[in-house]
Amino acid sequence: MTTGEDTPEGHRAAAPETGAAAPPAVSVRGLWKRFGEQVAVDGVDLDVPAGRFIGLVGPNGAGKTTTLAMVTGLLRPDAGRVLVGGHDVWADPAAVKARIGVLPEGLRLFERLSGRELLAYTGRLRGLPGDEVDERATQLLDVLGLADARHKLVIDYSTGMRKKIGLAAALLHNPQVLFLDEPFEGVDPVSAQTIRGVLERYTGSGATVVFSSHVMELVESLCDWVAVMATGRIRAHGPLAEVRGDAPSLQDAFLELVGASGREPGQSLDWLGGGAR
Ligand SMILES: Nc1ncnc2c1ncn2[C@@H]1O[C@H](COP(=O)(O)OP(=O)(O)OP(=O)(O)O)[C@@H](O)[C@H]1O
Repeated sequence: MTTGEDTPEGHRAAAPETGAAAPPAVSVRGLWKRFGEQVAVDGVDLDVPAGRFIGLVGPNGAGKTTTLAMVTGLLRPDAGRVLVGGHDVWADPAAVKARIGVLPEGLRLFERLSGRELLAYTGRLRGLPGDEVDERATQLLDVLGLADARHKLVIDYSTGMRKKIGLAAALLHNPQVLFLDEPFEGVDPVSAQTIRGVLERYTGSGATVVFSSHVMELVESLCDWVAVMATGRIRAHGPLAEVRGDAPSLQDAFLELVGASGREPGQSLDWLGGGAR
């Protein structure tokens, strides 16, 4: 329930999904964003339960990135509010930023630092003592398979290595909630398994991971709670099994929810048959 002292008046609590009386990790109300004529996020209300692996899924252009950017304080909403751990993202940004880690889409890193230097810099920005930063950075580089590349400049990192060093930077201060936009994009299966292990350990400690993805199999195997977004709105949310319902897979349930079930190209690509030439 969300009637703690930080909770604004009228901020209704969601029914706890776990049956436990824990406040949501993230609470979103009436979130709205428009770019010119395009309404990207059209009134999102969502309570994200704490200690879960949350998947935010939706087709291209659904509004996932815009929502995550507003929830993490990177983009100012036109309307609505977001609370993280009971703190308002826009009224109390320092309190929120101390509690979250973010791996945004199109992550920009300090390219001319080595991986090790990047973590040292991030740790000091986060106010961690130097020896603590050193210890955590060494462990993260090791676990994420970047130890041998620690002195290489980030500009020379591959896509997957960039994701991993970005993840290490986001985890360094041990946040309560971690937001990841497409964390597995460009990551090889071995690295994906490593990242997965790190994230499972992290949620096992009671922390919350919110990540966006198009890859339903991944969401299905990793997440225990999902929110499905389409055309700027949340179409369904809740424990994975509930959202999947009677559908054979999350992919089927997703196609049904976003109204794309059974969509075929029909006659429109009848010229496309290079193999039959
Ligand atoms: N800076 C911007 N300027 C104009 N339109 C934008 C901007 N950012 C997003 N949009 C539009 O808002 C809508 C939602 O985009 P968003 O990137 O949030 O979707 P998404 O669900 O993350 O998509 P994808 O899965 O393809 O990354 C799209 O129609 C997009 O074109």
